[in-house]
Amino acid sequence: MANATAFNFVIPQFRFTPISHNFSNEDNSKEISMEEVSWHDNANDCWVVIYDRVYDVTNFIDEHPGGDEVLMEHAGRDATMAFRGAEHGSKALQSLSKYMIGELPINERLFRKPGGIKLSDIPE
Ligand code: HEM
Repeated sequence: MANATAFNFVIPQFRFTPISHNFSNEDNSKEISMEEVSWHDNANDCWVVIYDRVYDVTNFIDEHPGGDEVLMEHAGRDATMAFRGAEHGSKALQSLSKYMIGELPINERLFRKPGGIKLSDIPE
């Protein structure tokens, strides 16, 4: 019975290349899964995901002009729709970058895919 190695040797063009391993993060930031994000769900340790990027907003909760409650509602979760719904201005987008600690892995992203589908109004 031929195993995968023997098969590759006989027909090299059928060699299996895992597609997801060809991609790296756009800016070499740390890859953080939703599972990991979900552990940071309280006022002393609060991470949220916005447009596939992970933010540690622990030190921002008390400063947020929109209040601490709306942030805590999304602690450890995806806050993209709430963030978008609140119609934040450029100041909010600028402050986001201060808190970014990583990005979701490619297979967990909803908005940004390398060289692929992207909503036109996603902030860069
Ligand atoms: C890490 C994520 C967030 C950051 C950095 C952030 C930042 C800001 C900033 C700077 C403002 C002032 C207005 C502006 O410049 O746009 C603001 C206002 C506001 N934010 Fe956020 N925000 C975040 C997440 C959220 C979330 C998840 C919600 C949920 C609904 C929210 C709701 C609001 C609301 C309602 C206001 C308006 C407050 C007012 O004008 O009285 N924000 N936010």
